[in-house]
Amino acid sequence: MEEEDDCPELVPIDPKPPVSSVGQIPVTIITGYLGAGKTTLLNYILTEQHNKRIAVILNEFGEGSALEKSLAVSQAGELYEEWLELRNGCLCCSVKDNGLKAIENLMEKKGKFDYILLETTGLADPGAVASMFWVDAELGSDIYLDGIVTVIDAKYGLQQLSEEKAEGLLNEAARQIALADLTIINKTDLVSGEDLDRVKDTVRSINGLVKIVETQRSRVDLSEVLDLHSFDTENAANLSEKLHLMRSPHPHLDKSILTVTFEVPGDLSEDALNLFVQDLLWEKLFLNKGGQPMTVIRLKGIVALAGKDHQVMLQGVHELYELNETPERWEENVRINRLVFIGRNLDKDVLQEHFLARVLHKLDN
Ligand SMILES: Nc1nc2c(ncn2[C@@H]2O[C@H](COP(=O)(O)OP(=O)(O)OP(=O)(O)O)[C@@H](O)[C@H]2O)c(=O)[nH]1
Ligand SMILES: [Zn+2]
Repeated sequence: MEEEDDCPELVPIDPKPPVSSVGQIPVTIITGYLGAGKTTLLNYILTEQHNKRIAVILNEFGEGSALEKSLAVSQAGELYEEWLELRNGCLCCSVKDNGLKAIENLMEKKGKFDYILLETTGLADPGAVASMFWVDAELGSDIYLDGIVTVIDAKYGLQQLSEEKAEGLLNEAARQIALADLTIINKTDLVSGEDLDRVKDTVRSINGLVKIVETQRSRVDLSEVLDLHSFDTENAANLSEKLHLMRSPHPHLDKSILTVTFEVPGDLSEDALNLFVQDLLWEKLFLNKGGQPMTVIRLKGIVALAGKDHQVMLQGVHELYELNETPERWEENVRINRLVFIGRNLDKDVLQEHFLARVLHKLDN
């Protein structure tokens, strides 16, 4: 297909991949479907460890990078960040240049790191990201791929895995598991033992080799995640399996999923916000202009609640959502609500209208 011409070509890996990685910097790719707990894992790693200089690279889906960034990055730990902008929202078609550039920029600015963590978007194909570290020989001398870690939502994982895709589209969630060296089944607090077993069986059926750990709030023993050396020569079987998977047909992002963001200055009424979110996530009351109900898979926001000095973070994954006060204070007179919605049938104008009409705190009494 024509449009695929620009995508990075996979080249056969050198028969002798780097044996040991002395002096090289490991990269761990952290992937997983929307809202599974990737950023929670990153933040956990950054706060947990103290003897590595870790660089974090995030990539972004859709618009709203400034907001996502502020949502995603923790204050704690020694943290450097670089931002990957995606062209056309298709990771495989843009990650190579941008990804390499992001890493080069990071190194230029900050010198060497001990470790790089790369969080992909929830809809990414980690194979395309991984291949970035193999196609560029020059970079290959500095950096090596240590492993692919896939975070799975214990509550919504099965649903995500069984979602039917339009022809030609692969189920991203399944692909992320197929490519994983380690899967972290997260949010075990939200499911029964039986449900958890079902998730594990499904993961096993997709990837018979993968290691599985179970977590809450992505709290995992760091030795399980870092320095896996999944692609060293000793792990030849693993490597050939991966290469096989990465050669399978070029996947594209699910184009029906899109991102809507907007900013609204002013204070929000907490009760009205709760009702708005519930009507959106639970009741699915909001229709797009074609009359289809908007389905939000992922919701993020920083909001200003009336009477609160601190910024409040709004997080939603499917029907679950939470509002948490952050340590960040609003500056005087710049209380601006920023929201990100990722889902199907979304219409920005309609969403924004509902939001403005219902949630903004009225000063009229
Ligand atoms: N109940 C519960 N909630 C969790 C757990 N881990 C993370 N969450 C919540 O799930 C939501 C999404 O977590 P993130 O870490 O932002 O997920 P993500 O995979 O980075 O999301 P995207 O980057 O948008 O794909 C947040 O509201 C978290 O607080 C858990 O173990 N249990
Ligand atoms: Zn994230």
